[in-house]
Amino acid sequence: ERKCQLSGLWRNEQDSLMEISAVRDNGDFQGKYLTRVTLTGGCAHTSPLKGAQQQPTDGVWPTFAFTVRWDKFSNATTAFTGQCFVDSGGKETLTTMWLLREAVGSLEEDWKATRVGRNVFTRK
Ligand SMILES: CC(=O)N1C(=O)N[C@@H]2[C@H](CCCCC(=O)O)SC[C@@H]21
Repeated sequence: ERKCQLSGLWRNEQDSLMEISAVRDNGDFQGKYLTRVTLTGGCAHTSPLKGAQQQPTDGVWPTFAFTVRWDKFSNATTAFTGQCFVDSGGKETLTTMWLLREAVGSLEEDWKATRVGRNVFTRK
């Protein structure tokens, strides 16, 4: 099978789950992100995600990006970008960095509206 096609179920260090549907021929995909982490201590929800990945060619591991719209939590949005790597044993790892943009009430608060972080996903 083609390694590093993003479709399937992934888990990250926070034990959150990401389910990605079939990746189309042009690399587009969509899916759901079930986070276990809430900033407000509320319950976890599933949020929609959409993205695109480069098609894997021999020896070049594909890069990708996707956005998660945290619509059940707040008006925040996260943009993830990363690459898929396969180790010698065939284990796939997605290493990502993300920008989380919270909706703030005024331009004066814009300076504090974006967080950045890293997230690593492996097959669930
Ligand atoms: C209040 C709010 O918007 N959110 C909240 O309380 N939890 C989600 C996200 C948590 C994702 C980071 C951890 C993971 O990978 O699951 S940050 C934005 C959204």
